[in-house]
Amino acid sequence: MTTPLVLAVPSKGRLQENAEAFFARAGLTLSKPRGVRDYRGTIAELDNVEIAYLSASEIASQLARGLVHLGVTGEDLIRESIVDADKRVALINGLGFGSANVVVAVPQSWIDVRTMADLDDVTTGFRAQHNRRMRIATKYINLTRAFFASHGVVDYRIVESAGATEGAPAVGTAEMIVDITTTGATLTANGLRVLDDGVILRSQANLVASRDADWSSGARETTRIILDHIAARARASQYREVRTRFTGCDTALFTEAHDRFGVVSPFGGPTSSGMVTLHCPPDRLYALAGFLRQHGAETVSIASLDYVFDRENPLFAKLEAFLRT
Ligand SMILES: Nc1ncnc2c1ncn2[C@@H]1O[C@H](COP(=O)(O)OP(=O)(O)OP(=O)(O)O)[C@@H](O)[C@H]1O
Ligand SMILES: O=P(O)(O)OC[C@H]1O[C@H](OP(=O)(O)OP(=O)(O)O)[C@H](O)[C@@H]1O
Ligand SMILES: [Mg+2]
Repeated sequence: MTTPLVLAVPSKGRLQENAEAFFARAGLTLSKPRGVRDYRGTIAELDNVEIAYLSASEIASQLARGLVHLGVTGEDLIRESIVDADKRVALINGLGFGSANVVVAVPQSWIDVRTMADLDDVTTGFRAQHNRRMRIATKYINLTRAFFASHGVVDYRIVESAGATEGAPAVGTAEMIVDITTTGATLTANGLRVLDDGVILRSQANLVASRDADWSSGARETTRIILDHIAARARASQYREVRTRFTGCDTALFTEAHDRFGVVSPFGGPTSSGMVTLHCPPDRLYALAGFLRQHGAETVSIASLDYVFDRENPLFAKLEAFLRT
């Protein structure tokens, strides 16, 4: 038997359920044959895949070291924990969940500090006045350094924080913070405010591939199949299927529908009897149905799509291009 493809999936927290649901929608069922406490699993529909259940941060480090082929984790963890991330891993696809921003936040009472430029003045003044540098509490050390350097801010010191980072200014272990936020509730509750240009990274969960994993032909083929499922599902969810038949349905009308409603026609133009199948973005459906009826359609039916398999697989193409370079 060839060595399996290893796919790392978050073992807990907010990313876990979302990841499972994401693969299920793509027609891939993650299962733990030896029970929920097991940290190894399989994909019911595919042979030769091993699921490794790990913490989101461990997934980033295993991807960097080539210990897993693919992983689901936050872009924040990838960018923070992997030096030269774009060389070591490829972000194949944003998954539409786990969205959060890594931000610079200061006490709300600092009314004059709105931007990184303001912060630059304040940090310099602080150092002159107190004879020490301003402290930033964070676990995003590398992201913080790079971002502050890009804004020319140098008079600060990082205090590494493992948890409850937002509490640091109130308890006096730091003057400000860099942390991840979604709703902003935790920042507000701790009397903090994000700088106007203080968003370091807009993160979401990604499907990530490792360069240094053992990319045997078997592992590639299994990945192609997984990415084919995901791409087909993604394509399907961007459109609804619209079907109608009417004699006035000609090429000119087609072009107009395409231009006005973002419609695509995967199976070509109308048949000789005017039968047509279109794919239309969900938010343009009603307008398109109106347009078609105006031009003579008696009936327009609209249905959801589960999968749309195209010959091209943009996700697998991305992986192949990455592994070639
Ligand atoms: N509001 C949020 N706060 C923190 N992380 C979030 C949020 N929303 C999405 N995420 C994403 O989830 C990832 C992991 O967060 P999660 O809290 O689930 O695990 P963890 O922080 O690694 O584990 P633990 O919190 O138990 O230490 C983050 O790095 C980020 O990519
Ligand atoms: O902007 P908000 O919606 O308020 O969310 C942000 C908070 O959520 C996360 O904490 P988490 O719940 O993961 O606990 P942790 O600090 O133990 O990781 C994160 O570390 C922030 O503290
Ligand atoms: Mg957390």
